[in-house]
Amino acid sequence: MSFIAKNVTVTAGAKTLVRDAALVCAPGEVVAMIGPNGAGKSTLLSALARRREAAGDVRLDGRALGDWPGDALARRRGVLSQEHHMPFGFSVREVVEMGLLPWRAVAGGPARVRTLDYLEAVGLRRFAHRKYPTLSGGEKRRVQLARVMVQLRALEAVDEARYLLLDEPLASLDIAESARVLTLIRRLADRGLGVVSVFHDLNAAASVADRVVLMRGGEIVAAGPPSVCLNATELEACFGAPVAVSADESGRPHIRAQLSF
Ligand SMILES: Nc1ncnc2c1ncn2[C@@H]1O[C@H](COP(=O)(O)OP(=O)(O)OP(=O)(O)O)[C@@H](O)[C@H]1O
Repeated sequence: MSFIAKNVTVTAGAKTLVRDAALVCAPGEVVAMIGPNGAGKSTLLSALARRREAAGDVRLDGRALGDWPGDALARRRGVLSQEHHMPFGFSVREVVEMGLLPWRAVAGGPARVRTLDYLEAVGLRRFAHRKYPTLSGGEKRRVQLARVMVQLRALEAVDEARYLLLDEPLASLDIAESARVLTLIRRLADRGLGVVSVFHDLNAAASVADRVVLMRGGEIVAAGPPSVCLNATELEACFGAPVAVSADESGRPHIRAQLSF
């Protein structure tokens, strides 16, 4: 049981955006994708999500993504993209309940999902009746995370392995909400979900990831546990800028950019 990608290559015209990428995420694991702007992180994530045409082999629990029926795949794999256009004035609760759609044909499916618990998990229960377009950027992001979690029934025990693909889940979040979402990501993994997430904040990645994948120029240049991959030599080569790495109180790497005034 795992989410496995091999030989993933994404092109746009004559340009290769991602070359020959490979990645594995097992249930219970957080895999963080990091790298400089334009490295290909979002492109690879959207290829893993099957939202972008790509060459290669991507399998969820042994079955090629293309062979999964749509609703069954949606119940096993949720995707938080960077952009979520909601053209109509849905309420927050209605947006979260969109996560129930893949459960329509499942006996007892939607009725058993307590959507307000999911809004509680992202700290937005009090916003259930607000109109989604009136929310701030960070609030919208958390509502979308709640919707994707509902889609996977992420707060409930189910027999099948589920996987979350997140593109910058901390974008637009303040320090407290970032901490809430990071804690939530770790708890979901500890409950057995596999999580693959793009992070810009290297310390956030270091704090929550079991493994990190470093990308540069469309290629995976290093992969492994944070304590191995997040060292100054590797990061300076990847980002092309000086960094200082120390260990925090739990022994995880703590990364700072070196400023030159
Ligand atoms: N359709 C496209 N045509 C041409 N180039 C593209 C296309 N889509 C993406 N790119 C380029 O591919 C590269 C990788 O983009 P991607 O969004 O995957 O990077 P990223 O690592 O997620 O960056 P960021 O950290 O800035 O979000 C970028 O240089 C981008 O400009």
